[in-house]
Amino acid sequence: MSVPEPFGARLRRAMDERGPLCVGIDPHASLLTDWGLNDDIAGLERFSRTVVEALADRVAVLKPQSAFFERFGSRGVAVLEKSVEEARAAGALVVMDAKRGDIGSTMAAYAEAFLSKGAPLFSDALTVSPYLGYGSLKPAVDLARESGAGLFVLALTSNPEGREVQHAVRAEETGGRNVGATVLAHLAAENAGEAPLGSFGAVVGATLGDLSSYDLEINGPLLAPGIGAQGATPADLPGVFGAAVRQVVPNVSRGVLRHGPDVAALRASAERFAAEIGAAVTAA
Ligand SMILES: O=c1ccn([C@@H]2O[C@H](COP(=O)(O)O)[C@@H](O)[C@H]2O)c(=O)[nH]1
Repeated sequence: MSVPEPFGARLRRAMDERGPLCVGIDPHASLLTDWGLNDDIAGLERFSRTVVEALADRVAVLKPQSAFFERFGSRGVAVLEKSVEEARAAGALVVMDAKRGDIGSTMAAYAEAFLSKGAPLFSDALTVSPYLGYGSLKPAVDLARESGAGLFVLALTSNPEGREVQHAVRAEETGGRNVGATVLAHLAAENAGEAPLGSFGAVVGATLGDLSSYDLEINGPLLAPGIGAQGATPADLPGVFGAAVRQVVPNVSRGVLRHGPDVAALRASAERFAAEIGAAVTAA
């Protein structure tokens, strides 16, 4: 059996060829309305198909937000499956934003659902939560390695509420390293020795300001949500990520999606963000 090419290598190539932008597929009810669609399964399907048609052949990564599909039950999940399949077929890498996390034995089942080759929702990478302990993610790490997939682990999230958990310092931790920094250290260990890029990334918000007190050099990708609707801009990236900016996969969801349903307008918006990101990274 041939060994699948690891996610990190596939992502590096996609970023080099297409630029690092990741666009979200987030079918908010309000966006469906703005697009002149009903907040129902037909609206969901049309929305998702339009985003895939507009962008899957040109951006490196599409990131469906599972919650917006799950709210329609099994029919919504069927739309999600189709979107993932079509986006991958058109050449985009798909990061499933489902933020799964549980005890190890249950985590194994989540991993099978999203990271097992041939699973209906198989995705190139999955967002996961380490807040049941980083070690609880081991089944997902193992399966991702086996199937050439990746993970993005929540380290320092873009929302202000994240601080109370992610900035906490364990009593037994020497040197005052906080929880977010500990997650980053686990990921650096996971990616050690991998080239050109490890497959185990961190989620680090673009909204967080100067992160120079963190070691962001994890030899893996840094998925950076928060640009657009949450207030961060592409120009903020070098100040937030410093030397690690070339490993950043900046995510924009509503900032692009609000330009739909016109395919050309969606593409133009993504191109503007991509150009601004490219300029910011080049100047860094
Ligand atoms: O820290 C995090 C982790 C994930 N997200 C997700 O990213 C998108 C952001 O959407 P915008 O419309 O660009 O604000 C969304 O799916 C979040 O669930 C995040 O924002 N922050």
